Amino acid sequence: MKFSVLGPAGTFADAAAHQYLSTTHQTATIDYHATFEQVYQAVAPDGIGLLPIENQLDGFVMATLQRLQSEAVTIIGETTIPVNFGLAAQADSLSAIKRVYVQFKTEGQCQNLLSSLPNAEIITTSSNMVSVEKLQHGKPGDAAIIPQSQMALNAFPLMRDNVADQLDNFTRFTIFKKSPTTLAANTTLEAAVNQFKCPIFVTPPTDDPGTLYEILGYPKRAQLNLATLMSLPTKQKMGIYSFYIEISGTTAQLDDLQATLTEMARVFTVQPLGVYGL
Ligand SMILES: O=C(O)C(=O)C[C@]1(C(=O)O)C=C[C@@H](O)C=C1
Repeated sequence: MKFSVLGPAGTFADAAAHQYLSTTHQTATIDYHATFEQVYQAVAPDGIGLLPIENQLDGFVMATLQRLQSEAVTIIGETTIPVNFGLAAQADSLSAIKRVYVQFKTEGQCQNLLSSLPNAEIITTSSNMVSVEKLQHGKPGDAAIIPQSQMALNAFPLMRDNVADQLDNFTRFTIFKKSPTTLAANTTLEAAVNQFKCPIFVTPPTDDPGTLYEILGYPKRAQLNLATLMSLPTKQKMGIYSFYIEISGTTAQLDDLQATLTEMARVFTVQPLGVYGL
């Protein structure tokens, strides 16, 4: 099986993919791609892909949510890993740094450090390992924010550990297949699983007062837990939003989940994204 992830080897996505394979006792050939878009495009009909969905410090990854919203995918699992960064530079001091390479989601996790580099131009990269490569092939005055695990493997005049805004920092990744799912497919789970998660998009037909309140009433009445709520523009009209919702519960509640989604689908457009064990 081919497992498409953000590369090159050594990204947090790579670490997350290995963690997912080991906890689910699977093997796969990791297939690295340079951007989220290329990762998504590369997922083979019989393969799987992995994209980051949220970070503890910088919040949801909109590019991933937009992908899930616009394409027919089935989410089959999730995995969360600790994330930390170091600063490496071809410079003797912070004030001598002229350019700093930083992955776009990493930037929001290292705000304190970046604001202490007023003379540095921030150059955004597509992956943390690309930041490492840019520095390795860089020139005096260059710096990069790189995975903390890369600090021991690189030697530059200036090395500063643990530069994320806080040490306690995690990123959650979603694992998906590139095929649609249906509401009816939502109740089959392996027997060993106790807890499930069910991500869906819900789009109300109009923007009436209390629409969101009404949507949230469905899982509440069924005693299903609402784990995540994000609103995304439908892009069709200003003011009309789609809601990305993750419902969680115990496997004993799968029938209630099914009934709830069916009821919701009578009133709203419900796009199911699968049900997976936790
Ligand atoms: O560049 C990487 O190492 C990635 O795996 C991407 C990514 C992300 O975009 O969220 C993953 C985890 C960190 O939050 C920062 C970057």
